[in-house]
Formats: sequence, structure tokens, C-alpha cells
Amino acid sequence: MQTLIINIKQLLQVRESGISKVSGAEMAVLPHIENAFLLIKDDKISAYGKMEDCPKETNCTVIDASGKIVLPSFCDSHTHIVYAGNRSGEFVDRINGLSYEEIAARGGGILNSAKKLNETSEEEIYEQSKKRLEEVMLQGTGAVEIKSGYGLTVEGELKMLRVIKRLKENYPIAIKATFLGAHAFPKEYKENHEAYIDLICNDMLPKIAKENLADYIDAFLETGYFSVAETIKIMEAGKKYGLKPKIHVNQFTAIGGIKACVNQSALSVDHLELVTDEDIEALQDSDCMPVALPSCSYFISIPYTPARQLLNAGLPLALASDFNPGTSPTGNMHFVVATACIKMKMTPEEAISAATINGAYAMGLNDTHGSITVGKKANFIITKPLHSFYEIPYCFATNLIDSVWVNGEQFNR
Ligand SMILES: N=CN[C@@H](CCC(=O)O)C(=O)O
Ligand SMILES: [Zn+2]
Repeated sequence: MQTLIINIKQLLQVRESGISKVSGAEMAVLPHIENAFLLIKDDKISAYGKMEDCPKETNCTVIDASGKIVLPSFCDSHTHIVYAGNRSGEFVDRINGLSYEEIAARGGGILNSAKKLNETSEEEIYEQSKKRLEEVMLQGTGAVEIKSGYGLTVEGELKMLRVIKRLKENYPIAIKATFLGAHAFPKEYKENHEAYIDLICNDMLPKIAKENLADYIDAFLETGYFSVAETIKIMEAGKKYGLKPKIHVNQFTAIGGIKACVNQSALSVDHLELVTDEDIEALQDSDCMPVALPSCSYFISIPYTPARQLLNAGLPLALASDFNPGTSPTGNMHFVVATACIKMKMTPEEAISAATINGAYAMGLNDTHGSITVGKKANFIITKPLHSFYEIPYCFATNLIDSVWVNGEQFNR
């Protein structure tokens, strides 16, 4: 099956050879073609270029994209889409003056979601989660990472990961699963961290590996959650089962976690609302991708990741949604890109690369996703008519999507 898209006003993120990521000053340039065509064969991109070089294909469906922009689908490398219920009550508590940390200290936060998840059937969690997955796909996400971490019991974590597996089986979008048993200490382990870490390493992990339920391992490395030493233990245990680390770190405090993650060859370090010179030094000359989550900063009113500082130091940066019930109850990557421009002073070029090719890298999908490259998956967004791609972040709350394409086919709910 062939589809030819013609008269594209701007075709964004065209990369002749499959680069893995873009860093520092490279991010200022977003390669694109004006008045372009894009040819899709089956599930892959088979050619692209200027309209004057457009092939005279007869055996294909032709779509006229006059006035519209085409860009690779968003690659959302950090989400918690699988959860039960919601935490709108805590949202109102925060409006009334409580902080995220105060709510967590009262037994709310992650433990609140864990209680709900353990009380909800696998079927019901699947039904709730698939609606969110469909929603983000319609908002232009074409590859996504999903974490466990609201089970915090052997059965609860397995239940979450089995739901992720079912989503992988039933949807065309690429999904990577991350085991986040180390998201918080359950109440009964508050005074006995060692026992919970033992449960993660010697009970949860072997069971997860046996069913092949996870691609990556994560932990919440933060004051009051998992210490640097505890996180190192978890990263080492995960790696024994072939799970590379992707770690929540530097959200509220900087305690030397980034260096530890880099030393453990983490694929990504995520959050980074606080960054020290030592953190930046640790990331330089490493393969670890820093990931910013601006909708979390927006929603719980905490600082934004200092993007300019990271880019000026020559580092790459990815953007992800952090879709979760506590700190970002949206997975809208258009909002994430716009917020990165408006609040973090990223340019549209930088933010789009951060949400596409660098997002793909942060979940190990850069060979197949994240750019318009011959041979990559035909995952892309066609926008409504726009004057230029600058209008993508500029129109921060307008639905600019005309259609989304996953593996060469238009996706509709
Ligand atoms: N910070 C840790 N984990 C999630 C939020 C978890 C929650 O509040 O449910 C995050 O990435 O923001
Ligand atoms: Zn998160």
C-alpha cells in the first residue's frame, strides 16, 4: 500500500541518515523542506523531497496537504499512563495551600494512587488506560514509554506491567515498558527500606523478567524517597535482567544522583528541575539523555528545568509529558512543546527536536522513530493550515492537528 502526500508547506525534521540525537547548538537547527512531498510504502517512509522531484506514482492514494505542515509524531519518553481513578481532590488541596510534599507526607500522592490501583481490577485499569493512550495518540504521540510504579506490591506491579503489555498488543503505536517498583516506600516499609528493596530485587524483578514485561528500570531518586545508594542497588539489580535505567532525579533536591545514574550507564535522567554544575559535568561526554517535563512544573508550580543552561553546556535535551494523576494529568505533547518555548525559553526548533528525535533516543527508539528518514516508521502529524512551524508553540492551546498517522495508516479512535 502506498500513500503520497503532496504540496506540504513545510516538512519538518528531515534527516537523511539516521542520527541518534541532537545536542547543544545543533538543536537550534530544524532541517526542513518547503513545498515538499512524502511517500509512504506500507508502514515506512520510502521517499521525500521537494515537490519538483515528486515521483509520478499512479498506484497510490494521494493526499493534498496544501498549506499544512508535516512533522514526525511526538516521541513521549516518560509517562505513567496506566493508573486507576484520579487525584483531583489533591489538586484542590494544592489550590487551598498544601504543597505536593505536604500531601505526600499525609499519605496522599503516590501512595494514594497505589491504594486505588491495588483496589481496581486489571480489566478496569486497562479500560481506563486505553482511553488515555487513544487520547494522546490523537494528540500526535507516535511512540510512548509507560511506567509501572503505582502497584508497590508484587501483584500490583505485575498487574500494571501486564496492562502495558496488553496496550502494546492492541495498539499500533510503539510502547516501551519501564518497571518503577521503586516509586515510593509503601507505609509498611517506611522504617525498613532494606526489606522493600529486597522485595523489588529478589521477588518483583525475577517475576517481571520471567514474563518479559519490562524494557527499562526506574526509581524516584529524591530526598524522602530513594537515596543515591538505594537507587544504585536498584539500577544494578535491573541491569542483571537486561533493564537499562531511566531515573526520576533532581525534581525537588540535588543530591548527587545524576552522577550516580551516569556511572550506571542510565539511558536517561528525568525531571532535573534543579541542576548543579556538578550534574552538568557528569552529563557531559556521556550517552545519558536529560529529559525535561514542563507540564509537571506547570501543574505543581515548581521550577522549570533550566534548558538554556543545559544546551549552552553542549548537552542534548528531550521533552516528555510525564502524564500521571499527580503532577501532570495530561499527555498533550503540543502543550509540552509550547510550554518549553514559553517558560523554558527553548526555540521552536529546539523544542520540536527535543520532543521527536531526542525523545526517541530517550526510549531506545531512535532507529525507527523521531525523524522523517527513509526506512523509518511512517509516524507523522499533518497539521491544519499554518503559515510556519513557529505557530505550533505559538498557538499553545489550539488543536492544530488535522490528522495523525501511525505506521503508514491514519489513526482514528
Ligand atoms: N516524581 C515522581 N513521580 C511522578 C509523580 C507521581 C505522582 O505524584 O503520582 C512524576 O514524575 O512527577
Ligand atoms: Zn514521572
